[in-house]
Amino acid sequence: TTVDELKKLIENATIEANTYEFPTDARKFEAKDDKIIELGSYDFVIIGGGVAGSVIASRLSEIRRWNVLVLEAGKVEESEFNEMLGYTAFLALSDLSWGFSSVPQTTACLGFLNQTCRAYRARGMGGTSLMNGAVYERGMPSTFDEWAEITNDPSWSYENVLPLFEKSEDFHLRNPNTPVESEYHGKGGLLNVEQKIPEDFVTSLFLEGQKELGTDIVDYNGRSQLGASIFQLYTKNGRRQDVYEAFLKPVKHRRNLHISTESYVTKIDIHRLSKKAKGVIFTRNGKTYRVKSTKEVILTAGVFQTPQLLMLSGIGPRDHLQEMGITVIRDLEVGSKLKEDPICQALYITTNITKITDTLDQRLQQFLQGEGPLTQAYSTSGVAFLKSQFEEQNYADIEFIAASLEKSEFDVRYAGWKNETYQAAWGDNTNAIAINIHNVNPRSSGTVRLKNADPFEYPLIDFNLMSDPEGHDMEVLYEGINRVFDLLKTPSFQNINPQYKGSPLPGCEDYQFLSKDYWYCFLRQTCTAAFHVRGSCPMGSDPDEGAIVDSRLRVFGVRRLRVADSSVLPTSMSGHPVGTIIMIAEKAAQTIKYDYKSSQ
Ligand SMILES: Cc1cc2nc3c(=O)[nH]c(=O)nc-3n(C[C@H](O)[C@H](O)[C@H](O)COP(=O)(O)OP(=O)(O)OC[C@H]3O[C@@H](n4cnc5c(N)ncnc54)[C@H](O)[C@@H]3O)c2cc1C
Repeated sequence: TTVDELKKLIENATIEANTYEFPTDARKFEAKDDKIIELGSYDFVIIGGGVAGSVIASRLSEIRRWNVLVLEAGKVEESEFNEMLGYTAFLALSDLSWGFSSVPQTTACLGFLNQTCRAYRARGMGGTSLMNGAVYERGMPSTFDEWAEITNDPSWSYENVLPLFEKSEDFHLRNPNTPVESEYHGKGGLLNVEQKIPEDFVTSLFLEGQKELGTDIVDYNGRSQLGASIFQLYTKNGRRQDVYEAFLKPVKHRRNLHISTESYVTKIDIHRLSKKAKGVIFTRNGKTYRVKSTKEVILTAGVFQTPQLLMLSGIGPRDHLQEMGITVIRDLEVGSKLKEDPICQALYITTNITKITDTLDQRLQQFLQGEGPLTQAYSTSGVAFLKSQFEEQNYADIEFIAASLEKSEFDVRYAGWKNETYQAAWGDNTNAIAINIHNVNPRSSGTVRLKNADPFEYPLIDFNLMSDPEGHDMEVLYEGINRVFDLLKTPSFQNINPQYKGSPLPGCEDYQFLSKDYWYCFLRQTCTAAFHVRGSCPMGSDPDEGAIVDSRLRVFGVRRLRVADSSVLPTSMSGHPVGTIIMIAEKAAQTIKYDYKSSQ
């Protein structure tokens, strides 16, 4: 590829992003008549070819006598534009995007249009890894020990899941300054993991400042996540390598694997009396099909559409299903414990750094060498996982992400800001360092519910961020703000004369500027969803306590149906979920092989 060809791709994507209208439903998948075409049967039918679905399909199709069908609503996406992480945000405003948003919120996202938080998810083989930041992170080892306790199943302990993390990974140390605990990393797996090079000024500054505050510089995927680091990314030579490309594309020609794209599943067919999943109904190109599963249906449609499909198929909270006119097959608290992290990305710090102005041609040349700013998303690669004073165990609950930013119209569109809030947050600045504050272990939770029984309507997503009655999540975020100001006082940061020059935000004028009450108001206006949503169908040992799947990822009370995506995370994992979702998918495949006595 040449620089000019890449420039053309950028030009087209910019036009699309600036004119893109978010869909509000999935009606484009609707069939033109009521006829159902019978398609025969497969051993396994996987719903959704996203992060988890791609991994599971890859592993199950290793068994040659098993036929595996993947049904994915999107397409196979192979544009080189998608590989430039520097343009990640543009992908959310393209046809890759489902375009979800939350229902109007009262406790967060107040500075965003209609008081809603964006809830981006991608469609296409590879799922949301097609449009995400490609950060590879596993959380704290003790998280998995807690999962082993919650599920009463020691196979989830860190000691037991570490080999599965390692199995997927092919780790490459590109930045020799970063500490790496190699005994925690895999070599030769399907997912390339590396760091962006070269290290940029803001990242180095951030790490120096953290050191001056006494923070350890660590391998956050090693013994302990706590400390400051450079992001590990699942890119390959600086290019996005989505999970389909890593796990499924190399084996897509297997004769026992069938990938059906543009196939939108509307229902899981479950026998009412035996409560056995028999197959699924889906639409494709205006027609409706039924396909049977002789072994299992595996649901990996993501954190919003997995619970939506369960509820449409009669598995969900009894009252809600009855209200929607859906026959109840199994009363379970599907969608009742949705977890999302609040992130505040509006603390813009002015400095005396002269902006480095590489031309687009130079940046593209660097990209073609596998280096430079276009090989990372959101201009960020410095990160710190920290413990607030409110964290009683040994988990990180604050994550800082350092970014070098410019004020832009595009940001307003991408995040859905109210223009006046965005302008006030920037004050008179146009360039800044932002230290994003991310509460990675929140107590608040929300819900996913159906709007009605129509499968072509979008689900209702209510994040309910920062709403816990004790106010814990707000206190953690407020501590985050204070700790940013501590960072600005370090000698390294003092060298660049950092100053906060934001103006009072609309809606917060009644509070004394920069007082605790003001910052509380600021947080409610500017915190939004971090896109690390999980837990809408949590794993556990007791359905009466809200668990939807058991430790083998089988839906309670329904046979031959598993859920194995971001929906099943039973707790926060203090960070970025893809690494863990891949591990869960590896474990699901391993469990299924074991259950059908076909391990290899
Ligand atoms: C902008 C953004 C940045 C992010 N950055 C990071 C990051 O840097 N690191 C990280 O770890 N995480 C990140 N995440 C989160 C991460 O990408 C998701 O948590 C992860 O992709 C979820 O995986 P999944 O398998 O559960 O679902 P998905 O990957 O979303 O896959 C679900 C698939 O199911 C398909 N599907 C849905 N409904 C149907 C249906 N009815 N019929 C057929 N197919 C269907 C979808 O089209 C999709 O392909 C980010 C997310 C976003 C939005």
